[in-house]
Amino acid sequence: MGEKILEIEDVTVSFDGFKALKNLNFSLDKGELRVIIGPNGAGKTTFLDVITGKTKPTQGRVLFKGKNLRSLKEHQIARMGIGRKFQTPRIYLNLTPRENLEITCNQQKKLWSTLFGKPKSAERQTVSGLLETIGLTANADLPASKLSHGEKQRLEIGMLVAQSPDLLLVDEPVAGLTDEETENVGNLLLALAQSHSIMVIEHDMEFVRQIARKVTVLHQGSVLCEGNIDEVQNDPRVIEVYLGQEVEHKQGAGSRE
Ligand SMILES: Nc1ncnc2c1ncn2[C@@H]1O[C@H](COP(=O)(O)OP(=O)(O)OP(=O)(O)O)[C@@H](O)[C@H]1O
Repeated sequence: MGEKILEIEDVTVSFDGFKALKNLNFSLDKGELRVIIGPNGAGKTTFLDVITGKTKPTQGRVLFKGKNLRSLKEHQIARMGIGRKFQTPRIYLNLTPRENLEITCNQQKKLWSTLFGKPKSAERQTVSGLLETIGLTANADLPASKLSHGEKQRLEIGMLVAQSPDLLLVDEPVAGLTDEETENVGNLLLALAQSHSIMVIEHDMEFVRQIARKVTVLHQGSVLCEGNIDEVQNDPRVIEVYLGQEVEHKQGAGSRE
């Protein structure tokens, strides 16, 4: 068993009595890339919210690098090394990818110099290295508004990495992307997984197959099962949960997407 970077112990989150997470137990090894799947309303977003501190557990503990996050505010948790990428890109469209990355790196540098004095690091090198990692060197000086949806997603992943988090939380990174862009984002996450711990929430099963080593299936706020993609896709409980959802769709019952 590897060293744990994240441990969720018996976490319940109640919203006015409704349990969005129910006695959830989960752990992530340092350096692991894990994909979380589950039908609509399974609790995936709430799960990320309790890790970032946006939502506090009603019961249970969230440990990051062995430290209980209960008393910490969202920005303190971010500073401990948890970075989150939301579904919609949050980049400055009037700036270029290079400028977007420079801003993020500068913010980091400022924080660093406040704590430890003037930095000597060659920041430009960091920015150009990041541009290369996310495959945007050729478009580095175009306004970000001109980038494709997939390039914007990759830029935002680059901005997340620029904050040097130990754990990256990535929410549906390929929603609405072309097949080619989906593969690019997948390759980027696989490359980043060599030096980061990463959790990805995703619906696109082809993409899950591309990147996932281990998959966790959430259902009604708890872990339904875990395993490699084939184990999970062939698990009768998973099939039942997803088929049930298909039937609901056909009958016109509520999906939030
Ligand atoms: N602030 C809130 N107040 C009340 N109920 C909430 C709140 N946030 C989430 N819920 C409910 O908790 C359940 C889990 O929601 P959550 O958004 O975590 O699911 P999800 O798996 O991310 O769903 P989706 O795939 O549709 O985004 C849902 O039934 C949702 O309606």
